Amino acid sequence: MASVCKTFSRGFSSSAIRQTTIKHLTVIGGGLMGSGIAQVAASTGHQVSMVDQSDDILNKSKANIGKSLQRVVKKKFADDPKGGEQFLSETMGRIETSTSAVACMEKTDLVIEAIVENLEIKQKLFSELDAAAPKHTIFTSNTSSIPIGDIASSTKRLDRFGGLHFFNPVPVMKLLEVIRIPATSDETFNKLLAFGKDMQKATVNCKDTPGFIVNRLLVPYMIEAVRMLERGDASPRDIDTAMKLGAGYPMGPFELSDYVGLDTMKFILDGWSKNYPENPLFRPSPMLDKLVGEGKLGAKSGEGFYSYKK
Ligand SMILES: CCCCCCCCCCCCC[C@H](O)CC(=O)SCCNC(=O)CCNC(=O)[C@H](O)C(C)(C)COP(=O)(O)OP(=O)(O)OC[C@H]1O[C@@H](n2cnc3c(N)ncnc32)[C@H](O)[C@@H]1OP(=O)(O)O
Ligand SMILES: NC(=O)c1ccc[n+]([C@@H]2O[C@H](COP(=O)([O-])OP(=O)(O)OC[C@H]3O[C@@H](n4cnc5c(N)ncnc54)[C@H](O)[C@@H]3O)[C@@H](O)[C@H]2O)c1
Repeated sequence: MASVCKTFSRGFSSSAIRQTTIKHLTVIGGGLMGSGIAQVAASTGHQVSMVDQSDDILNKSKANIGKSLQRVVKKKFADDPKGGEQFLSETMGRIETSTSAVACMEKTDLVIEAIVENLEIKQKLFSELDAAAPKHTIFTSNTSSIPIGDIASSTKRLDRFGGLHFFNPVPVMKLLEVIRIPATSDETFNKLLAFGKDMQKATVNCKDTPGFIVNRLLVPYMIEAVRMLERGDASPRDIDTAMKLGAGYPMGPFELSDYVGLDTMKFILDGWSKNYPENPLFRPSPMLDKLVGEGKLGAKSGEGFYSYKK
């Protein structure tokens, strides 16, 4: 049974808001990214409320976190099994789950949203949270491709809104992109940079520009890969091998697409196709649409460009 977040009242005078550091965060969406963000936050000493739509999903999220932590323990506590056990139990003990984001708001210093890549759904969520969250609570989105300003527009706390774009898998990828909208206050921005360091990430920052830094460069590359496939220029395997051995990438574009999730890839491409109709690069991909339409979402569904069935 997911614990409904226990709330406690905590009056804040305006000066107190400036002193709050980020101790308790609520991660909304316990999927690929949200579970990874929750894991890293808990393992770096933060209290975490992880929210999703059902107890069943949350139980799977926690199981995935447990599996990932086992890999971390195997590496970091190879010579100290007791220390590894303590790290594992303390980290898991810092994560509570809930199916109600609103119920977690009272004790939340920072919200990180990692739900489905859909503007309207993100806006609806943040609008509901805005009414419930304390004045000091900072809102952020982990969106890959949607302008932070568009998401923030459904709230009245633009000065306390930003983007925290983590990379998959969150426990391994060192980068965190910290994005500010024009209204983001210096105080908020500095708190997000400090939080990124607390999360043991290397932070870069940029304006609220499409794709921020990495995805602005990654999206065209990945799209060109699927166009090559659609033209029959080469196979997914050869394209992946070429980019790993020829460009030194750890994964080729199709392995990476399956790893990211083809549903998310489609959300991103459909969004940019709608926002930038004049750019032929972003026209929809029949091959991607077909795979997603058949429920082949990549590693998370057992099949995408490749099959992952044991
Ligand atoms: C083509 C379709 C059309 C396109 C249309 C739209 C385009 C949109 C494109 C944009 C998508 C954006 C998505 C998002 O916004 C941005 C991103 O996140 S992009 C993804 C960034 N990440 C990567 O590029 C990952 C690249 N891959 C790797 O780094 C590695 O392959 C790997 C995932 C780390 C796995 O490493 P391997 O060596 O292959 O395998 P191992 O299993 O041995 O792992 C190595 C090492 O890491 C530890 N580890 C791996 N996974 C985890 C985990 N989940 N938790 C904890 N630890 C993990 C593992 O223990 C190993 O440790 P070691 O023992 O080696 O020290
Ligand atoms: N997959 C990646 O590699 C990656 C990397 C960086 C950023 N992102 C971004 O992170 C976000 C999440 O992506 P993901 O890959 O983790 O997706 P995912 O499908 O794995 O997880 C999304 C989760 O959100 C939950 N959810 C959806 N609507 C909800 C709601 N209203 N309230 C609570 N929970 C809700 C779903 O049940 C699901 O568990 C997206 O915005 C995506 O663009 C993804």
